[in-house]
Amino acid sequence: MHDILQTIVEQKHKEVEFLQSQYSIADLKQQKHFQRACYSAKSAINKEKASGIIAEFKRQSPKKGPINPNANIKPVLESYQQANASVISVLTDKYFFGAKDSDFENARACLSIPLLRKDFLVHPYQVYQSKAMGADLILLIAAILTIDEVKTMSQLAKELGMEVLLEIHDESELNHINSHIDLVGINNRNLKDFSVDLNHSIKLSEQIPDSFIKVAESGISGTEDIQFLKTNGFQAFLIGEYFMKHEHPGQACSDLIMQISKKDKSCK
Ligand SMILES: O=P(O)(O)OC[C@@H](O)[C@@H](O)c1c[nH]c2ccccc12
Repeated sequence: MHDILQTIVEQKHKEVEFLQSQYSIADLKQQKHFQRACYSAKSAINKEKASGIIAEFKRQSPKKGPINPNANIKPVLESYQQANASVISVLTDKYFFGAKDSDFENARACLSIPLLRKDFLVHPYQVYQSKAMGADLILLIAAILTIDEVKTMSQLAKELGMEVLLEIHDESELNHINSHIDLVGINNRNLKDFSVDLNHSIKLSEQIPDSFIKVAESGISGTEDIQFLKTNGFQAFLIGEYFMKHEHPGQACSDLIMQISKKDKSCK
């Protein structure tokens, strides 16, 4: 595993240990969102006229440092939703990605579309916690989990009514895919040197059965990238920085979705 991921994973294990000492799983089950029926990201992406955009709220990243450190979550997410994003992704990691404790609760309160909890899940406890927070789907990252851990955590997520996005970044992780996974995300960003290679993602996606929704993640910067990925089998596009680096991320999202739909029409 690469250095930064290793550090993050160690931090997450500490977080889980602390949280478990504060709230048992029985406590989490009492929280108000635990019983809510989740929105389906799969249906949202498959809908007619869906943009396929998974718009992310991210203040900073370990690679880039601050992107939009003072961004307010509510206006950004409301404008993403208004722009016809299909799914919203919210980072919940404080130390490396600058999330605030209140972010996810605020996100849930202002959205009526599927909400992805974006974090580094290393323990089944965090799956229960995600449901209690109001997540509709969770991210599982193959690079930090064994095949069995992915199986256990994805099965649990499904039992709790959530969907699962599994992130892979190379061929060796294809065997982490199982029948509980709904969407497979291919991280375009190489975890070793952070370079972005869409051709690598396309090659990898060809080895994934079409029964899974294929999501292209990271480094997407404009309509051309999306058009290229679309014609090569991707149905969804997870975009963070390209939106968040603007003062009004929602405007950037709306402009992009408008441009894609114009292109789609002219191709028909
Ligand atoms: O900001 P970008 O380059 O558009 O990337 C978004 C998203 O793919 C990226 O934030 C991401 C992909 N996988 C992750 C895992 C954890 C945290 C963050 C990520």
